Amino acid sequence: MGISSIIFLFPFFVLAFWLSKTILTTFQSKTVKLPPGPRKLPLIGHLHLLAAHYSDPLCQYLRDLAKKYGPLMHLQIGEVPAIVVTSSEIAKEFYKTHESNFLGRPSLLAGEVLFYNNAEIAFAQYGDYWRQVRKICTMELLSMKRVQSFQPVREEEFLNFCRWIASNEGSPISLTERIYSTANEITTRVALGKKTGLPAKLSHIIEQNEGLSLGFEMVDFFPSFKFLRQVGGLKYAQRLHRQMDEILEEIIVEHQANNNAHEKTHENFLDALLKFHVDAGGGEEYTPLTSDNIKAILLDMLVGGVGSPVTLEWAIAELLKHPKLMKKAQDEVRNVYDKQGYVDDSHINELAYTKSVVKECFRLHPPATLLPVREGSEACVIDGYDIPAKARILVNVWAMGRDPNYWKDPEKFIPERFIDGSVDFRGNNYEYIPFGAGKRMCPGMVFAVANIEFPLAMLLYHFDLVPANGVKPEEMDMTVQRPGLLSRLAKPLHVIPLVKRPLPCK
Ligand code: HEM
Repeated sequence: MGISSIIFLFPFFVLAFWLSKTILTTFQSKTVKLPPGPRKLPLIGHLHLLAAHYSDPLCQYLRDLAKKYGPLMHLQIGEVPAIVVTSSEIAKEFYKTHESNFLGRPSLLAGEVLFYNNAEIAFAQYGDYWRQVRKICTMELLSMKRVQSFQPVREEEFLNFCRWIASNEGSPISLTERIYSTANEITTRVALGKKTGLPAKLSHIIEQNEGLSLGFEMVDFFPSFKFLRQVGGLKYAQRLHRQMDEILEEIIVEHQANNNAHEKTHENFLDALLKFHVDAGGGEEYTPLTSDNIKAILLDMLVGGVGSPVTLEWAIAELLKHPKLMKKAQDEVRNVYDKQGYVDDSHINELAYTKSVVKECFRLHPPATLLPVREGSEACVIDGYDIPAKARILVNVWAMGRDPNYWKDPEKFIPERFIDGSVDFRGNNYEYIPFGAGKRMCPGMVFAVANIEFPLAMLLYHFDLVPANGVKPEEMDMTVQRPGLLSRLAKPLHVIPLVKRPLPCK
């Protein structure tokens, strides 16, 4: 068949496909009671609504829709049914009551092409592979003991960060770039045992794949239109994958060559993972991991590390905006650490107010505003509505964090609301789940929180900070950056630092 006949016949294929779908959907909707949602268009469903609001934060648009259609809402995104959850009660149904049905992730272009055919833990389909790598991750990579063993790395890197701030005393500086580069140094050191160089390039590539990871590729909405893979982001995703793969391959080869060259203060993620490599026999309890499996898990760790600086930046911005709260937190940290003259891990648990500041940031500014998508394996009924099999479940954690049904003065920054410790982000209070909940909840939570609380305490202890460029606290710009995987401050954070407690010499 010539190309001209294909072009001529193409509209008929589309029409035939659409008619068959419409007839099927009409037939199904007689028997299936889907949750409410806005009026949809033929073929594309609600895709036009999402496209029209692409430049707004999606979580805000979906919150507005939920006010009209309810906390359990159905959207048809191309061929894919999506369920948007905006209440604690309904979230509990998905994460607890029906958990075994919603442990899957959809197979997206990003997971297949970028992340080694869904070998990343976050993209892995629910099953034996996921169970094994999740166990390796929680027992071997991110256990409490392992996270504590990284404390010297954290101390060294954040001390360097504070030294740089002190060297700029009295001058306006932008904290943003340093916050991110320090977090990047820490993650790459604990993951790869490497200080700089290649990992920086890698983190740049990781940033570029944000859009793809969200599942906003056309082929993810029209999986049966295989040709969309070619016209959509496939080539781009393949190019990113090649670049990442070359870098990771180089890191692993170099690591294996140098592994015994010097004494180590801590075992890094790559050391721990290579014990499960096929060449090393895989360990007694586990099926051996291939090089691609190891690269994918490393990527999980490197991508996950980006969440902490996002929250640290929000915490500093909120405290600059609220000088009285900044003073309260500084008083607390200085009271606790004045005896020894420097901040370390030993008294972090005494910083109840500073910890509440971090919790309040997770409520108002959760890094992942719409929790990574889960997929149901079978159709089921929730709150009297039919949830189709393979529906993609989106939980609007940002909207629940600002819902007046759960929070007094929800738009205000009030860390005191967390001081009695009755509400926590450990996955039991479903209106407040910045790390998700249940069996697929974030395994990096302890590591992530340590990388926020510790540097925040150091900043509060050593410095007084005020907004730079004559900006008054109440004028602080809290605009959120363009749509992306994470919800970041749009503008760099400019401050003037004053040293209040000298930095330790060690
Ligand atoms: C502030 C920082 C972080 C936040 C807010 C965050 C949040 C999340 C959320 C919401 C999920 C999905 C949970 C679900 O589906 O219920 C998740 C999954 C995951 N996170 Fe994090 N995360 C952070 C840091 C990290 C770090 C530092 C790492 C690793 C070093 C990490 C590794 C992972 C992995 C591997 C998964 C996939 C778990 C699975 O599917 O079984 N995260 N994270």
